[in-house]
Amino acid sequence: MKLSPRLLRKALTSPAGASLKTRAMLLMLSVGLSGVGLASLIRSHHEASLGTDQVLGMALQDLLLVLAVGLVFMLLLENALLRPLRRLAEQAHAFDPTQPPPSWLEKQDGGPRELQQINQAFERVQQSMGAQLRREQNRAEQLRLEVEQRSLALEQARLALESAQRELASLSRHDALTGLANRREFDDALRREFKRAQRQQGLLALAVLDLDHFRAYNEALGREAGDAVLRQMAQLLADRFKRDTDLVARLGGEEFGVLLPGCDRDQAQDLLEQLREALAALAIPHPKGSATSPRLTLSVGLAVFRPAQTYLSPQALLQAADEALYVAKHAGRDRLSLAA
Ligand SMILES: Nc1nc2c(ncn2[C@@H]2O[C@H](COP(=O)(O)OP(=O)(O)OP(=O)(O)O)[C@@H](O)[C@H]2O)c(=O)[nH]1
Repeated sequence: MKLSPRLLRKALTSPAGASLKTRAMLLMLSVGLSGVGLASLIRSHHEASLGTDQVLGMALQDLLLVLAVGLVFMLLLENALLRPLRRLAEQAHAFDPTQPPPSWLEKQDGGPRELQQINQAFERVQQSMGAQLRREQNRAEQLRLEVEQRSLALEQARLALESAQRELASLSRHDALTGLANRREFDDALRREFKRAQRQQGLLALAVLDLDHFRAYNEALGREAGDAVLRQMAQLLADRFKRDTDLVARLGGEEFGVLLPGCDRDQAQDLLEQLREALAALAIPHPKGSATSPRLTLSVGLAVFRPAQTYLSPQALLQAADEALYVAKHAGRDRLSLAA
């Protein structure tokens, strides 16, 4: 019976994964075998007269008895402890604090005190973890809403910024009073179109328009009336020069510029004369206008870049139109003058 100490050691130090049942069986087996061995030894010492066969027979009886007792013990152990423990282990494995306590936990009232204690511990853990989890869930929901609100505010700020940038870009290229392109936009377009006309040996008409005696108009009727006239003039221009490539700008004060790519001298002259007529048709009274024309009038200087008459630079073309305007003013105003 040298096996029993080894079995006993194995039962006590069996691998961590071994079940309680295995451990109990190994323990019982080793204790039983040790008992049987010890009983046989004592018997053979005390009853030296007994033969080996008798000792072995008695040992076999002891062994059968130990096995029978062990079996009954195992059955009792299985029912009273191992099965509930197994169930407990399974449920502990599947334990979820967010869910209501499993029904078997509630049914442990009549069970052993230890299981009831485990049951109560489970309930406490479940309650405290459940409460904590709910707090965390609420907090997470609050954070989610906060993030949503901030994202919304951010998006609104982004849209406002974009709109402000658009407005700024527009303001930087448009005249605030009339909504027409401003001097900067006009200069850029002039450079661009001049190069194109040069490259393609094309046409580019440039006109500078100036309201006559506008200072006097302002002085007589006030600056607001002057502003209204400037807006009227801008509208007339915008209505008349509508092609995609046309550009109408307010160059400053009561001076406007018109850029007509692809337009020859006669076409440009016709269009500008029509414009002067349209202004005349509005018959805007000018209390201090010329004696012959008591209405608001317009002088125009026109220069046209064309293969037969090229200019060296955009500035040269603009200067030619300016000079033509000067000539128109000095010739008595209310007229169009062509650059030489
Ligand atoms: N109402 C108004 N007046 C402006 C604005 N900008 C410039 N002016 C006025 O336009 C007038 C331009 O006067 P001048 O340059 O002497 O020209 P003018 O009186 O029209 O004389 P001619 O061009 O020679 O016919 C000035 O009195 C400026 O104050 C504006 O935005 N609104």
